Amino acid sequence: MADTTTASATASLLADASQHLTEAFKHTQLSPDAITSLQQPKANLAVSIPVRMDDGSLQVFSGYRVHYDNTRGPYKGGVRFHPQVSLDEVQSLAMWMTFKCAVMDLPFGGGKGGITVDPKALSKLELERLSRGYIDAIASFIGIDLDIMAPDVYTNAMVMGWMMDQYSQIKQRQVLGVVTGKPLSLGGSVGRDTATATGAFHVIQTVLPKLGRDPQSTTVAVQGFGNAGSELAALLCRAGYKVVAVSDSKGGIYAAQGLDILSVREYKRSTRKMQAIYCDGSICNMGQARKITNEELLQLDVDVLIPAALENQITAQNVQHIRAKILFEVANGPISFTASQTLVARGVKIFPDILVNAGGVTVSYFEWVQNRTGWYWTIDEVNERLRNRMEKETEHIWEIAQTQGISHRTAAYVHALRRLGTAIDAKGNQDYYRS
Ligand SMILES: NC(=O)C1=CN([C@@H]2O[C@H](COP(=O)(O)OP(=O)(O)OC[C@H]3O[C@@H](n4cnc5c(N)ncnc54)[C@H](O)[C@@H]3O)[C@@H](O)[C@H]2O)C=CC1
Ligand SMILES: O=C(O)CCC(=O)C(=O)O
Repeated sequence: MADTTTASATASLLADASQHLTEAFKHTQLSPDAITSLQQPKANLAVSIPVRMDDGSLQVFSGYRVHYDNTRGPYKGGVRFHPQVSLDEVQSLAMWMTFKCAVMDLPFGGGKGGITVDPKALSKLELERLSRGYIDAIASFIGIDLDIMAPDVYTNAMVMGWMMDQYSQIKQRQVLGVVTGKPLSLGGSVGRDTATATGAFHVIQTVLPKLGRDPQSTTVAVQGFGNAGSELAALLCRAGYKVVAVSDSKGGIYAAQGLDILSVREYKRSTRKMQAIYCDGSICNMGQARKITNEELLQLDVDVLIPAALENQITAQNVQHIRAKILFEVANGPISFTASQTLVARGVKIFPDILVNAGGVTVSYFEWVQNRTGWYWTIDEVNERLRNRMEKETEHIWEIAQTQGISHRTAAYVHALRRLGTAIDAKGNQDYYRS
């Protein structure tokens, strides 16, 4: 199939993403009905959110919440604030959530939300009004047993706190578990802020020894220096890997001898305005190392490449320039279907998003459990449970790939499909096979 994706735009991200599903299905014994039913979301909600701006004017923003599948439990997934958010993007992200939760054996289905907005252009008060307005608009579509939200690109614990509070005001009672990734003071879980990176770190530590690699002799480039990418770069640096390049939306830096990630993080933090939640400065202005573009970062001759920003960064347009031999997808959907097939055919090992970044939703699950029971865990309990789950599912997927002779991505989908397919079959004819 032709790859119509580019780094900035795509014909249909969902159509591209569902090709992985079709590919994996060939390696399962599931009924075609299960696959047919999993190829589109169950429901899409598109809303308009009017927001009173600080200058008195009124602006209306477009927002979405998608329910992809809830066979295994309530819909679960983050909310993204980004200028490129579209219904198609949110649908794809909701699809990946469905398979991610099944990979991790969490009692959740998949959902996702987003608002088309440049949050960096808004004041903190405007951002709060937008976040609360979004909840007003989608309140009947979410709930502690129905659809649970969390942070994603350009949203954070503060935004989650506002959203939980707004929902609770509507319901006239405190409903902590409708949102995860909240501030600790509002029922958040310790370890959720670092969970995505920590989970990815466990996957990396589990598979690299199997591929004959040790930290000291492994060079790494990380695209995206946000919640997931910056924390992971720091963990890798601390473990002895040579992180030679990192980037954010404005560009990156490269140093052959390795970067001091802690001072890069400190620089990024120091450029944050008082009160603001988004950084104004870019690490590419840091002056510690050579400036590079995001495109150059992806093409570096490194052992390990970690896309940790947005989807469709590696496509038919640039796949021939990718030189890394091992990729860990921390971002959701950073590699198009065709580019992924091309890389695998070249012997490149790709560890997929639905496993690698699943630490975030796993600790979100822990947070939801803690909110429901009112029994809060220590950081050691959270981290130990996260490590056990990440290592266990990584080993499963590695084993499926080895025994079936398939890529690690296909193995991850096969693993998820077995759990989803069993659940779909167990439901009988009620939902899926009504003619
Ligand atoms: N935060 C979480 O818990 C989880 C996040 N993810 C995924 O990880 C990825 C990153 O998310 P977060 O770190 O949470 O977001 P974030 O908002 O904390 O950071 C995003 C980072 O990406 C950079 N960026 C934006 N556009 C870029 C571009 N075109 N090129 C290079 N860098 C760019 C930004 O400058 C920022 O450093 C996303 O794909 C998200 O869906 C996946 C699972 C959980
Ligand atoms: O923590 C969660 O519930 C979901 C995080 C998320 O949006 C993702 O894994 O892509």
